[in-house]
Amino acid sequence: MQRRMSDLAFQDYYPDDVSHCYGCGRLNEHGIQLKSRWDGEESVAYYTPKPYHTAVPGYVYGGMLASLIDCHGTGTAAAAGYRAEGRTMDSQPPLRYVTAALNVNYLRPTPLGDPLEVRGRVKEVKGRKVVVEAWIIAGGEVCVRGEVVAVQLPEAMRQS
Ligand SMILES: CCCCCCCCCC(=O)SCCNC(=O)CCNC(=O)[C@H](O)C(C)(C)COP(=O)(O)OP(=O)(O)OC[C@H]1O[C@@H](n2cnc3c(N)ncnc32)[C@H](O)[C@@H]1OP(=O)(O)O
Repeated sequence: MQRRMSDLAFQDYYPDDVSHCYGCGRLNEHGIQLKSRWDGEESVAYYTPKPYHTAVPGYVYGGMLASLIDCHGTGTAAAAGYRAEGRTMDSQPPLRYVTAALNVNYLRPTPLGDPLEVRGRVKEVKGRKVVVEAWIIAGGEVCVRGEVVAVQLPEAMRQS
C-alpha cells in the first residue's frame, strides 16, 4: 500500500546523496535511522537503544544519546527551514542542514531497554541557521537535555 505523505518522517525527504548519516540516514543499514515528525509545535521521534548501546550496565551510552539529540535536532531544523519558507519538504531546492554546534546535558542516567522519546522545539530560525532545543524522556522522566545549532551547507560544499 502506498504511504500517505503525512506518514513520512523529516528524514524520509532527505535526498539519496545525503541519506547515509549514521544517526538518521534511511540508506545507512548500520545506523539508527531516526524518524522525526511534527507533534503540534514540537517534534518527536522514538528509538529503543540496543543492548550493546551500553554505558555502565543497565544504562544507555551517552554518545548514543548525543546522536539522538543531534539527528532529531538537525531533522527538526530542516523541517523548520522549509516551514519558514512556506513550502513542503519535497519541494526544490532541498535544504541541507549540518550540525554546527551540539550541546548535551545528562541530567540523570538513562535506563537501557526502555523506548526513548526524543522531543524538539524550534528556538530560532535566522537566515541559514536554525537553533533547536531537544530532550530525551525515558520512563516518564527527562534524562537528557540538549541544543543543536544547525546551519545550511555552504553553497561551495554542495555536490548536487
Ligand atoms: C547534509 C544533509 C543532512 C543530512 C544529515 C543531517 C544530520 C547530520 C548531523 C551531523 O553529524 S553533520 C556532521 C557534523 N557537522 C559538520 O561536519 C559541520 C562542519 N562545519 C561546517 O561545515 C561549517 O562550520 C558550518 C556549515 C556549520 C557553518 O559554516 P558557515 O561558514 O556556513 O557559517 P557562517 O559563518 O556563515 O554562520 C552562519 C550562522 O551560523 C552560526 N554558526 C556557525 N558555526 C557555528 C557554531 N559552531 N556554533 C554556533 N553557531 C554557529 C553563525 O554564528 C551564523 O549565525 P548568525 O547568522 O546568527 O550570525
